[in-house]
Amino acid sequence: MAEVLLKIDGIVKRFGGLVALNQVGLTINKGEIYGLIGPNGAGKTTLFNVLTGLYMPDEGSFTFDGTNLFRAQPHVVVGTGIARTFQNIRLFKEMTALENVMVGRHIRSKAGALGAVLRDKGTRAEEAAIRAKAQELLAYVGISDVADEFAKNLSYGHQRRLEIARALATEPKLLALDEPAAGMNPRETEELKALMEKIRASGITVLLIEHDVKLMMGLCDRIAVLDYGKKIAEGVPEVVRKDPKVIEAYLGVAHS
Ligand SMILES: Nc1ncnc2c1ncn2[C@@H]1O[C@H](COP(=O)(O)OP(=O)(O)OP(=O)(O)O)[C@@H](O)[C@H]1O
Repeated sequence: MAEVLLKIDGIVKRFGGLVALNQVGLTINKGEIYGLIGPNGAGKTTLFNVLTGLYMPDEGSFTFDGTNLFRAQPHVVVGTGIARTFQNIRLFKEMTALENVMVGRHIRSKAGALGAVLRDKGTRAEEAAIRAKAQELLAYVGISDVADEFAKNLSYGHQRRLEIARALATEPKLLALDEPAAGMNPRETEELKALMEKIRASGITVLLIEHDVKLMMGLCDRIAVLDYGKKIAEGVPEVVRKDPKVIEAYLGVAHS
């Protein structure tokens, strides 16, 4: 039996009169790559924002690894083990690649603000460990050669990898990636696919939003399809791709 990592039920998110998420429920099992697809405006990013504490859902339930995260704040969500990247890359542009990852790592460090000011022996040792771990993560995502470059000077593909390294620095159980292949060329997309498979093989569960349906079909263990805020299908890729409701949503047939 698959072990459930994340479970939401009956999630509703409204923006004024617009119901962006309408009674959405899904479960993500430990160790799977779970994809979220759907036409523009279907509610994918809104769901990500709910799952990472950026948006407070209006109704429903949300548990993660046995912890109730319904309406939890983002830092609580990260602390419980969910890390994410953003559709629009959000790096600290004036910091180096290495520093960006070190920031992500600080959430797991023990030395508090006082330690950082006093810079005592314990804090210095911890800083060195954080630096070493950050270097390791840059190597892991394949960009250690640009460790000392400012984030703003990195190529698009490298920036996306850096975001993933920074998210991994928080030691997540679930890594949520919002359109990581957007703007990538076919070679970069292939490399990204290999990276995601490597991440999953290391024991981290992956949740993915992507418009590249071909990539999703070849990568995901299971896929959920959102349309107008509702989950219209969920299952293994071969079944989802043949589902008439999914075909209709993608072909843009008028809704009754
Ligand atoms: N902060 C907000 N305020 C008001 N409406 C919002 C807000 N965020 C999202 N929406 C609306 O909620 C709906 C779902 O948007 P969302 O960005 O989640 O869709 P999406 O599936 O991620 O789309 P895309 O593929 O284009 O990124 C849209 O109608 C959008 O305009």
